[in-house]
Amino acid sequence: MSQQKIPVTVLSGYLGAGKTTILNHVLNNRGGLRAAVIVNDLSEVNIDAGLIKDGGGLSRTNEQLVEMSNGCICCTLREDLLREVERLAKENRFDYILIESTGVGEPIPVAQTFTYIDEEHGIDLSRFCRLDTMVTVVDAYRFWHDYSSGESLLERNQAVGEEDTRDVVDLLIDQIEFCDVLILNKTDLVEESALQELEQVMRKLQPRAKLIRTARGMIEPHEILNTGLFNFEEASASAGWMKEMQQSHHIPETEEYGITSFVYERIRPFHPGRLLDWLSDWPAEVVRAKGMMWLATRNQMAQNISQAGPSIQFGPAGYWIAALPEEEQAQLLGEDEELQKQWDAKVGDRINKIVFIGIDMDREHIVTELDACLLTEEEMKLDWSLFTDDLPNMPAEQIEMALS
Ligand SMILES: Nc1nc2c(ncn2[C@@H]2O[C@H](COP(=O)(O)OP(=O)(O)OP(=O)(O)O)[C@@H](O)[C@H]2O)c(=O)[nH]1
Repeated sequence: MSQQKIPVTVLSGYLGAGKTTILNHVLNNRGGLRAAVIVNDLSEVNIDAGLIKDGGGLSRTNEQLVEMSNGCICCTLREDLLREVERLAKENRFDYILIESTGVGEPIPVAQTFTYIDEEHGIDLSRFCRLDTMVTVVDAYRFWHDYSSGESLLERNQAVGEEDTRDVVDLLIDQIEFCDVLILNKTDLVEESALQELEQVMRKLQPRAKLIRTARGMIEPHEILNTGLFNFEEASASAGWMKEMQQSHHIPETEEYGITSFVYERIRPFHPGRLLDWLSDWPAEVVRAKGMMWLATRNQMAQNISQAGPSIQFGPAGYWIAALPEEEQAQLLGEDEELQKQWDAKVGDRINKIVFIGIDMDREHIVTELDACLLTEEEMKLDWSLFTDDLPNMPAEQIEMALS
């Protein structure tokens, strides 16, 4: 007899956003469906599990709460997650599995656990269950505070380990940019106009997800259970900046709150010194920027830029195709129509292409300033390798910016 695949919902969201509150509300209103719940806590004592036991009413014997503590299911406890989900699914007595991730967990590795066959342990979760909904909970009250804090998880004593150098804002943006349902919780603490603005910003950052407002986690369970919304490819390409990059998908502006986006595009390299000065004095009204840069001093390597709030990461992304041996170039070009269209006769795929999303951005000013960072006609004729280059040279290294 073939077994029905169990739908799995994963709740992500920064510490204190309201994941446990939402989970409890859903469990208390689940209308008799049988749930298996997995809660993950970084600390040794799984506080959330206690709260769910007390508040969620998971007392009946045909339901189950699995506690996973002392690690994170997106990294150190990934194998444990695989085994637990496999075990629960094989019991064949649950209508769905609900997972509460830690507040510092990344959603993509958790989603991958369900979509890829784990060769090492020989576990293929897609045989028993299907990832149904990736939910990200955002604390509407604390969002701007956390987004602009400039603090790292280490500084807040929330890091997974000493080597965890992530900024709070980078985690927030990763969680927002990869989800099917985005819950703006704690709306009781925020005024209507501020909420509307925040909603518009979320729409820009994550145009695909269903946006839901909640106060005290009160959500209709069907909004996050068995929705059928998850799709790995779509979720991976759902970030607002990606949609904006593909010009045909320009997201309509929401003039009311001054939330806009645009793409800066130039086929001329940046001067490393002037670019570093500009990056270090980043325009505060830009909420999110992402793209590729062409740096005169690194003519062979595309540079990646990713900014969220006060965090700017910059560094080599990989070789320009135009820098590869001709045979390889020809092969890649032959396979890719998009690439052929963009290909420049002189410089190939080298380009500066950056998406900016912001509130009350002065587009003209930003463009003028960036244009001034490009090589001048005179500089174009010089030996580019002689320019001083103090920009970070490791993948995704941080740039110190002046915080106004
Ligand atoms: N005012 C208000 N408080 C809320 C709301 N939702 C949750 N809270 C409170 O916020 C605090 C954190 O909520 P939790 O549900 O524990 O948040 P969490 O995301 O599970 O937190 P971690 O497990 O630490 O990541 C608790 O004190 C909740 O009672 C809300 O909508 N409004």
